Amino acid sequence: MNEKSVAVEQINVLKKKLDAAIKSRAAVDSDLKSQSSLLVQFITRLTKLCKGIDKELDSRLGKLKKLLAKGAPIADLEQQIAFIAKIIQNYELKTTKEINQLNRQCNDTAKALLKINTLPTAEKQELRNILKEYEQSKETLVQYIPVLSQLVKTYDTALKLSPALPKKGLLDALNNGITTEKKSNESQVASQVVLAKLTYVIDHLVLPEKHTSELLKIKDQLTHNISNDKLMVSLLDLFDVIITDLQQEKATAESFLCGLSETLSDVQNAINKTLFCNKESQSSSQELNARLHKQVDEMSTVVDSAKSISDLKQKINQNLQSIVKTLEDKTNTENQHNQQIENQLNSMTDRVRELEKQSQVFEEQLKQQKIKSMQDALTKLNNRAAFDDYFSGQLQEFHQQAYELALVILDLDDFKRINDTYGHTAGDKTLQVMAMTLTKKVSPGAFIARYGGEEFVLVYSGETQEQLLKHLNDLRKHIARLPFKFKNNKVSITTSIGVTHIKAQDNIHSAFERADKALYQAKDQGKNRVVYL
Ligand SMILES: Nc1nc2c(ncn2[C@@H]2O[C@H](COP(=O)(O)OP(=O)(O)OP(=O)(O)O)[C@@H](O)[C@H]2O)c(=O)[nH]1
Repeated sequence: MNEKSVAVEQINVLKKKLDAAIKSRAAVDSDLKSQSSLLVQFITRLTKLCKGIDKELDSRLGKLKKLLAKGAPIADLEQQIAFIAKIIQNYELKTTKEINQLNRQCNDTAKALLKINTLPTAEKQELRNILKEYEQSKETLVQYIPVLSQLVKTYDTALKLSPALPKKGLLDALNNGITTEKKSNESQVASQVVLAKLTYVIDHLVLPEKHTSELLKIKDQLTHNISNDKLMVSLLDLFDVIITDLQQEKATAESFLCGLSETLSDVQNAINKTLFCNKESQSSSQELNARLHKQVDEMSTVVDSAKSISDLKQKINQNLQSIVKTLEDKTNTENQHNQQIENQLNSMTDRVRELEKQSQVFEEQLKQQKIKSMQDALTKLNNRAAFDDYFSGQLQEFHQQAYELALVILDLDDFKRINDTYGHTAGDKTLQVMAMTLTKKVSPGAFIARYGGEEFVLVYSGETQEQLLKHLNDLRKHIARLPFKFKNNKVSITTSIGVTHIKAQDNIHSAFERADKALYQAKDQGKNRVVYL
């Protein structure tokens, strides 16, 4: 091979290499173009997403997009990206701080709302769910929107149910000037508030036994989704019962006071008469005494003027007879007087006895009313007022000299399901059976009360944690085995129990809150269990 042919061959090889290099450069260019366009699209979307969060970020992203579009050198792109990374890092720090603060605020608000006694159990459960779910911070602020919405809703319910606050809630205020559809919702909510209040009033009304069936009938009507007209009728029925009772009570008090005033004036008359008789008898007695004195004096004159023994005998005899007569008169007058006094005394004693009887009846009525005001109408257990009274007394004793004082809250599980599936009457019967079971099974020294709804409270003295846990678990198991039967279905009802011992620094609220927290944990851990805190 000559030199020329070698050179031609080398040129051909170089040509091929050049062609290959041009092709791969074209491929790289096209890749770069498509990647740049992808990057531009990405930056465009990112810009839209971040728009408004931070002005500096908006402008830097805009610049980066322009540089990419015109194919600016990598060094320029790198500089912009470094700026953007810094802004994002600062924003992340700020957001983390805001998230922590929001988390704290949500927790505090939920806890504050939980303390409102009038809040329905369902709302309280929601709040507990919120507290549980938000124990750890969320990653973004957006995740807090549902919890904030729930808190506003619960706050609104609390406002509506609070007797001290105007009946218009926060949501109503926010919704001012809204459509008629919303207004009809508003009136529905208002009816529900009236229903809840009426049920509360009926539960806490202290009326004689004979009205119980009427009250329960009205309460039953209230539980069936009733129209506003029927609600008005129920309201009037309730007023009728209250007015009838007030009138009866007024009549009883009037008749007692009338009797009292009559007896008092009788007693006064009797005393006046006795005083008058006394004066009369005193003057007649004085008269008789004077007569006696005179007759005795006459005796000596008789002795002096007697002419013979027989004359003396005769005159003394006459004088003695008149003295005997005077003494007889005196005895008669005194007997009469004594008889009069005895009669007066007897009649006064009768009247006082009668009055005593009336006042005993009245006292008994007052006692019964006091008992009723401390008694739950449905279950006949102590009610919440009685619990407050008893527990504050126990706390006072505890603070004077500490001892094992424990508070237990027992709540029926899924009770709403019983009402919804088998009706409110079945629900009421369940509560009554539960009350009887507690009365039978709870240690004799413990205090039992229905706190409200399907919640019962027990107060134990002198029981250790171990003894309490054993006793409460036995009770829980016993309740779970009770053979309830509704509409031919065998139903098992379970309970969740929260228990705590009172500590030196406790007051009624902190103690109740801890027991309630224990109950919440029992519910949260799957119900049908006892949790000690
Ligand atoms: N029958 C009847 N039901 C009542 C009475 N008081 C409250 N309730 C009902 O008790 C139910 C309580 O329901 P929730 O607060 O949801 O509690 P729950 O269904 O037991 O759920 P958990 O407590 O989570 O197990 C509601 O449906 C109330 O209407 C009452 O005196 N009689």
